[in-house]
Amino acid sequence: MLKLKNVSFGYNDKPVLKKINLNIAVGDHVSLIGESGCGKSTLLQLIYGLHHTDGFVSWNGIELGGPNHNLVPGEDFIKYLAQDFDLMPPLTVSENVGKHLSNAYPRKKKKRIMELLEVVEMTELADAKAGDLSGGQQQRVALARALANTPELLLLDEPFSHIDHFRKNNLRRKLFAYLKENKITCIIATHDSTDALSFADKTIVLKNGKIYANDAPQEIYNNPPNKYIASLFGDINEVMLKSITPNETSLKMILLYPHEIRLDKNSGIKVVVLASYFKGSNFLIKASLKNKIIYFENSKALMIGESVFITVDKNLIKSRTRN
Ligand SMILES: Nc1ncnc2c1ncn2[C@@H]1O[C@H](COP(=O)(O)OP(=O)(O)OP(=O)(O)O)[C@@H](O)[C@H]1O
Repeated sequence: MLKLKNVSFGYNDKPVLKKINLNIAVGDHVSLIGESGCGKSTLLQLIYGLHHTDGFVSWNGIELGGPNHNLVPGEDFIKYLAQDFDLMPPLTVSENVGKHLSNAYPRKKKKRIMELLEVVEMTELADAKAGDLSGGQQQRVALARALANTPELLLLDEPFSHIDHFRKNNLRRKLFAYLKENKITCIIATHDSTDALSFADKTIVLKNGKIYANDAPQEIYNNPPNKYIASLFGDINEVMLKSITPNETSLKMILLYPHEIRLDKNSGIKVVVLASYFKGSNFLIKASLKNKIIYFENSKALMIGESVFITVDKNLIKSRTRN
């Protein structure tokens, strides 16, 4: 288990992480999300051992000392993949991936390199020079290199940021399946809601250097405790309950994702269309609800200025307004 107790850290007295307490079970995949600058990268770096803290960090009972205790930061059983890939440009893809692998058994080493290149779909470029690769290809090589010695704990900082959508989806499925098979615990700092929701056992939300939420992704997405958290997953509406519920008088606010609002000509809740944005599978409609902007999804574009009626499922309203 990864344990953090009272972990605080700041750059030049500017506090970034504030009394973080955290347990992560072996084999779990955790997505770390939060607005830019909230401390995600700093937290990964601190776990890896690049920053000193007066708090306590341990992995499976072994205390991780940090730079005041280790001359060379990091432990063999942890790998940290930073946002810059740190490859050796004159070396080939294979040489980069195998850089930290033992040379004692060359055939075994070659087999391992090819296995890793298969995971990141880079087999065809095994002999290309790293310096000649695109950003996305370099990122995939760096991922393979991070996996080479089968770390127990893998810390990934925005690992797919340079990779195109088509490849990213395939790569994510392959990578996270590989990590599960090999019981590799993984923390991934990300801005991508697919990483945060689809491939994580737990999602941790950071805000101003503190843990703001820590739960199963479905729980956090379906019952977002506040607008900050909900907005990390995409567009979100915060509307007054009475403005979307007939006969309701409460001034309570409710958070609604655009796909949770639909047209219903009998609802009595009128909105005026301001814009329609094509999103591929449907349209995002921007509309005015009692002079407040509201976003909802619809299968077709709607005309600007058109009046339409919207509704929200009663059970959803009940569950969102439980507290
Ligand atoms: N080396 C540094 N020296 C001084 N301040 C730093 C340093 N690195 C980061 N910071 C500051 O610490 C805060 C947290 O930065 P960090 O990179 O951890 O955030 P983040 O959540 O990973 O951001 P992003 O999502 O943009 O990558 C920011 O205010 C940043 O400006």
